This record gives sequence, C-alpha cells and structure tokens, in this order.
Amino acid sequence: MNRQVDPETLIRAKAHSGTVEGYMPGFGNDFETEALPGALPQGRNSPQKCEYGLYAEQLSGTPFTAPRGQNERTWCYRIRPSVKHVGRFSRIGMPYWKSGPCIEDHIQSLGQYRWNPVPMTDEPLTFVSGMRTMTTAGDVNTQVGMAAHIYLATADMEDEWFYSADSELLIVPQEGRLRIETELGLIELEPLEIAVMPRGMLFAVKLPDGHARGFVCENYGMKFDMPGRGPIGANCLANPRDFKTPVAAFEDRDCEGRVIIKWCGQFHETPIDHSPLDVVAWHGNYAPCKYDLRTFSPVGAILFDHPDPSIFTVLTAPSGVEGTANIDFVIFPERWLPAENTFRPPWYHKNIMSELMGNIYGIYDAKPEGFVPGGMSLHNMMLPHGPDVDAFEKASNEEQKPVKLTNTMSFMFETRFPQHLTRFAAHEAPLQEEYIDCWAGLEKKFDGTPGVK
Ligand SMILES: O=C(O)Cc1cc(O)ccc1O
Ligand SMILES: [Fe+2]
Repeated sequence: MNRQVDPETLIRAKAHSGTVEGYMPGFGNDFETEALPGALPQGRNSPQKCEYGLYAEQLSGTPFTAPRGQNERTWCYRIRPSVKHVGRFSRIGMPYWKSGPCIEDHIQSLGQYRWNPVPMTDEPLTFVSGMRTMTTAGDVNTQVGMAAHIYLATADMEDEWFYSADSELLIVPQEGRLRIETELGLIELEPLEIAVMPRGMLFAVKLPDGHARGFVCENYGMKFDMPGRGPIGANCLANPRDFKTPVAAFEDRDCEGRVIIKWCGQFHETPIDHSPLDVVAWHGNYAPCKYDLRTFSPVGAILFDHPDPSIFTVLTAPSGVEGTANIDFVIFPERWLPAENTFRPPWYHKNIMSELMGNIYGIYDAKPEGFVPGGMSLHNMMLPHGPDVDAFEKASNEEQKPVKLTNTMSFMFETRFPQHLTRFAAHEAPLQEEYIDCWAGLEKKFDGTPGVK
C-alpha cells in the first residue's frame, strides 16, 4: 500500500480463483496469498532464505498446543521483521479508552440506561484516540470479559499504526466508511458491515468520508467463532463464505512514524522508521475479516411465540463454560413476522447475561421512540426490561397478518459478566435521564375477572 493507498501504486495480491475483489471467502479458513509471484514458500514455512530477501515471521493467535480446529497462527513473509521498531516503548495516555476491571465509584444509581448518539466532534481524533469506552466487564489481565466502546474519528492515522495485545476488536460502523490497512491486507468497511481485527495485528484506519462513528466490542477472551446451528442444520444465519479476508497487500516505505500498543490496559508507543505494513505474502488461519450484516439469513418463529434472541447470533466468543458466552454478537435485522396469536416484540424479561445494544439504523421494534441510530442502551445483569408502553399497546392490539419488519438494524453485545459504566458513560455521554419512564405507562389491567384485557 502506498501512503494514501492509491489504487495505482497499491501492490496487492492478484485475485486467486474464489476471491472477490481483494478478499478471500470463508470463516477461519487456512488462507494463502502473495502480492509478488513466488513470495510465499511452498511446502515449508521457514526456508533457510526466503524469496525476495523477505523475513519469515509467525504470529500465534492461540497457544502452540491449542487443539486442532482451534489452533490459529499465520506465517508472514515481510520486508522487515516486527522487532525492527526503532526505540523502546514508552507509556502514553489514552484517557478515554478504559479496560476492565474499571469499577469506579461514580454511578448515582443502579438502573437501565439509554444514551442518545454521542455527537460528532471537530477535534482531530483518530480511530484510536477517538475511542470512548462505555462499559467494561471482566479483567483484561486474566483475558476474561470485554469492553464496549464508541469511536468518533475525524482524522486519518498517518504514519501511525496500532495493535491491541489485550484483545480482538469487533468493529461495527454506524456512520462513515473505514479503510482499515492491516498487516495482512486492506479492508474497506461501511455501515452494515462489521470487521474483526485479531489480537496482536497492526493496522491503521483511514476515513474516506472524513469522519466516522461506530461501536467496538473489545474481546479480552477467546476468539469470536461462528455459533453452532444445532437443529437448524448446515445453512442460514451467517454463512461462512460471507466472511471475507483480505488478500496480501504491502507497502515498501520509509517514514518517521509510530506504533501504539494497548497492553494490559495501558498504552505505549514506539517510533518506527518504515511502514510495518510490509507483509508481501502470508498463509494461515489467523487473519482479519469483514462480514456484511445484510447477508445474514434470519430464522425465526413461523407459527407462534417469540424465540430467544440467540437465533440471531452472528459470532460468539466462548468463555470455557458451554453455552455461556464471554460475548455473543447478535443482530436484529429486517425480517418477516408471521407468528399467530403472539406478542411479537421481545417479551419482558430479566437476564443473567448483560445486554448492551446499539442502533445502526432505523427503528427497533421494542423501542419505537428514543433508541435512535447511533444510540445505545444497557440492560445489565438481572435488571428487568422489555417493550416500552407504545410498543406494548401496539403489539397487543394490532391485527396479526404477516408483516415485514423493515428499516431496522440493531445489535447486542451480550456477555455473561456484569458491565460497569465508565465515568464517560455516566457523566459525559448523552445519558437519557428519563429512560425508565418508557415503562411508566404500563398499567394494571387485571381486575379479577376472566377474559383477555
Ligand atoms: O432486550 C432486548 O431488546 C434484546 C432482546 C430481544 C429479544 O428479541 C429477546 C430478548 C432480548 O433480550
Ligand atoms: Fe433483553
């Protein structure tokens, strides 16, 4: 990639068969890709000397001895090895990017929370410096739990690259496109797509629209995986081929730059005198990917009742306890609602899991007012919630012909751990103080006499 990643000078791998415009299909596949012919060694990983004078380097995403099927690593053939950064690491501040445990004593009261979109800013903020943590759960040091962030970005990362040693990053754009230049290739992302950036992988984010806002789920624990479909069978929900991993792309460029690392909740930087996006060829199964949420094929109730939202799980990060996710990433996409004699929106409930929701666009059926695109809500462990009074009345009284729910895409980061608000979420972000009043109008209908009311 050249600095502006100009398509003319971009040295990108030729599309192999099965690739779609710079991407290879499949989830967690063993990929191979080279931007220069013959750069990728065949039949071995570490020849005595690599073609083109490249250095071989392995990036391990799982322990060496992880079981086959979970074991993930990638071999990179690069112009310089990663140790060729210039100086020592020095600590820098990133005051709005928090890590768990971050249990500060600043919350007025326990509650159900909802926020308006955090407004865009004129301040020059990159994808990294513009990260604003809303909640943390678990502990980054023990690699358990997660954090939920919003990012506000107005500036490209110029000669600046970032990696998180702490976490995998699930990126959910809400406004503005992102151009994510990674060590393994280029990901172009727009709202209604998501990207997953593996732990330890360098990248820079550029802003084709000059600004961007979105959500990030930072996964401290085991990697996101596709959920098992159980009796649903081999198809529907997210299909593996709709995950796209970039082909190799590199730049050979000297510069005065810096690498920022997030490491056990702290931020460090080191100078670098060249672009670290210098991987000419790679092979392996530890790689970034993107996914278009519009390719999710929802499966739902086709006669009666409202199923658990787990049917809409796109990705799940296990916790080690079966069926109890460190994080489930769930979406609420456009779909048909045909169920008969059924209260169709979500039921009222309390949940051992903690539910952080965000609205990407449109209207969420349980909250027709107040949960707006760019907004978020948090229904924490065992705190009751459900449809607001208008949604309840409408869904209880409407004629039950099949309807298509359109103009909607919300999502949920659901974790087995309680989520703690940051000071930013409690005091700086536009918290809706009156949120719980959305249930105030739910009146007692019971009068002791039989019959539906
Ligand atoms: O609370 C929410 O809006 C999310 C949600 C949706 C649903 O369809 C069922 C349960 C649930 O927690
Ligand atoms: Fe819920």
